[in-house]
Amino acid sequence: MASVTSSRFVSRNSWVATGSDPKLTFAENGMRNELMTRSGLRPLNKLDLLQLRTHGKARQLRKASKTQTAARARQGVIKCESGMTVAFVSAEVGPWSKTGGLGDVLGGLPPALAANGHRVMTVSPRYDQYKDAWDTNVLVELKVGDSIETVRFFHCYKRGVDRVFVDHPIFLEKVWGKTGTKIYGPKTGTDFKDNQLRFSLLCQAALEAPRILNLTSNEYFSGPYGEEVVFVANDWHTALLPCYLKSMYRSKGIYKNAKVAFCIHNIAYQGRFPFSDFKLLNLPEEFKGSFDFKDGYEKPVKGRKINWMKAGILESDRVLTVSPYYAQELVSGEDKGVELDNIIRLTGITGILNGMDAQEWDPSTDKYIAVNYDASTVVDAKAVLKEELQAEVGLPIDRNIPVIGFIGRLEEQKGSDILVEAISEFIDEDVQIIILGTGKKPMEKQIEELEELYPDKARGVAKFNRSLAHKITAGVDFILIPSRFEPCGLIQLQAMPYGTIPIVASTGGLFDTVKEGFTGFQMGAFNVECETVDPADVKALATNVKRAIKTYGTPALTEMVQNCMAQDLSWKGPAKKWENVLLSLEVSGSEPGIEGEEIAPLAKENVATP
Ligand SMILES: Nc1ncnc2c1ncn2[C@@H]1O[C@H](COP(=O)(O)OP(=O)(O)O[C@H]2O[C@H](CO)[C@@H](O)[C@H](O)[C@H]2O)[C@@H](O)[C@H]1O
Ligand SMILES: OC[C@H]1O[C@H](O[C@H]2[C@H](O)[C@@H](O)[C@@H](O[C@H]3[C@H](O)[C@@H](O)[C@@H](O)O[C@@H]3CO)O[C@@H]2CO)[C@H](O)[C@@H](O)[C@@H]1O
Repeated sequence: MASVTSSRFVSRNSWVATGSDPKLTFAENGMRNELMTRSGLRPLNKLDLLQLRTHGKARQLRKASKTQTAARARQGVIKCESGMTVAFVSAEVGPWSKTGGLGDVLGGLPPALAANGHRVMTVSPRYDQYKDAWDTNVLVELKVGDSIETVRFFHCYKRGVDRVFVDHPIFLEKVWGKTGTKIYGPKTGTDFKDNQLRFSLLCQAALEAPRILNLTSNEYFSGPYGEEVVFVANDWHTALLPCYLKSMYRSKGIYKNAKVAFCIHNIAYQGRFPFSDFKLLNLPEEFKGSFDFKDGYEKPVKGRKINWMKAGILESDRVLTVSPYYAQELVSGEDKGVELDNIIRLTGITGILNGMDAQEWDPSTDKYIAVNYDASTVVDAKAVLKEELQAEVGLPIDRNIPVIGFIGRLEEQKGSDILVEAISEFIDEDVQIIILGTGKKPMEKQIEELEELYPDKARGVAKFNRSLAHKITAGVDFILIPSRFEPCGLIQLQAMPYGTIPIVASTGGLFDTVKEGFTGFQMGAFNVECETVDPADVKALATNVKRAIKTYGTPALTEMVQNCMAQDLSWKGPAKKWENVLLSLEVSGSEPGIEGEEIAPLAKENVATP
């Protein structure tokens, strides 16, 4: 039977202690009982005990007081005595929903934190009838705009992470069956009119989830997450979360110690709306100042506006972004900080480079490519994969011609328009180019026309096609990323393990991750002005493409291929940095995770098995 609650904690599990073994310490007995309860009363065997002792878990548990254990037992909460409790909130979570890199990050970072011994959930909309997520039968009523809406939670447990999906027609009715393309609006560049209500609902539901969902899927933690939570809000869609946390919960003594980290994946999208819309958000007047924003633009209305991202930045406890260089760019001035530079200078910002999904993007196991390879077989394998790719897109088959790829959302950010203008300046070289992307219709048209203009040299595919993205990444020699700005960029991270050399604009994470002459080519920074194509950028692009092509077949390129493939670009390193930042928020009960095998072998296993 479903339970409806607006603020009340609901737990249906009663926790029953099992018998104790006099040969074990109190802490070991506690752990034994917890494990038995969670594992369906499986008694601990010698191996389990040895693991507890040798890996220091028992030592940690000894620290736990009898009172704490008894209190948790009464609440039905079982929690390991280490790690943090983290809730990521986002409009996209891959692979369930993704329009680009935001979905990827929400897919990859949470499992990596879980593998370090933290209890981690993600909360995102249920845009579709995901076949692997089940109805929890837990309902809440939330005030959204003028009406009271009933929201349901769906859940699955994957790769050590509780994936929570917020179910409401406001998401499902619009996007159902077309998850990838209609998350924010009916088409690229057009937003759904009720996006503010949609994301207000998401933020409120996300604040309920840790308190009311009685999740028991994790071997090491079970019961509700409770209130000692670190929330990680992502981009403007989740900017109301810190505001609601303060106005609806902390004011009532709930989430007193919870903290919010706000991560900027792209400052270009801020959620600017008419000032009068503030009333839709159901926030007290005192928050108005944090939203208040004036710009010189007429969209969506002339003059004074509310700016969701501004409020997210100001009302959160910590602001992060996805690369150190982008963090610098954001405070460098109005153009790169997109008029929030002054606000970010006030709060400060930390840049942590993204990782990438090292299982999906691994040439030795990639299921989308015909030949798997590693650093010792890269040369032969890439020649075969290049021919397959040429055949698939209809270019002349020639394993000896250098091939350049481009993958990305077709928006001014990514510079596909600069690339299209530059092609004529380098296409007379011995080279082919393949472009894959979706986005703005005129830009899609631009890339599709390339086949007519350069039938033996260029192809543009206007599709969102995961399989082709993998085939391009593996089959081309160079991947071109001519972004006007790029907070981190995942394309170059995905390409390098395939021995595919990035040619990048020197911005954001592209500057941080591609080392000139060692792992790729830097083209210099491009003009961030999106209205026009700067002829200087067209020239720089063509010059650098020619420079890269000249290395084709030389030992210098062979060395770069090896340098690229030797790097660890997985989420492991970034997750450690995230862990340190989130720990510094000092939510009570937060402790470092345990590196190694100790705390979450199951999470690790799951990280390794998508
Ligand atoms: N047509 C297509 N077919 C198949 N797959 C496609 C595709 N077009 C794009 N993709 C995939 O979508 C992702 C795009 O990654 P980016 O880093 O370019 O993200 P994006 O700019 O969307 O995100 C923002 O957030 C991320 C995450 O923080 C930042 O890295 C980035 O700089 C910032 O702009 C990649 O996984 C790519 O393979
Ligand atoms: O993962 C890819 C990106 O997804 C998010 O960006 C979306 C953005 O947050 C939405 O608001 C919307 O942006 C549109 C914008 O609102 C509108 O005014 C107009 O400028 O067109 C924009 C594009 O349609 O869609 C974006 C995705 O296309 C996320 O915020 C980004 O960090 C990610 O890069």
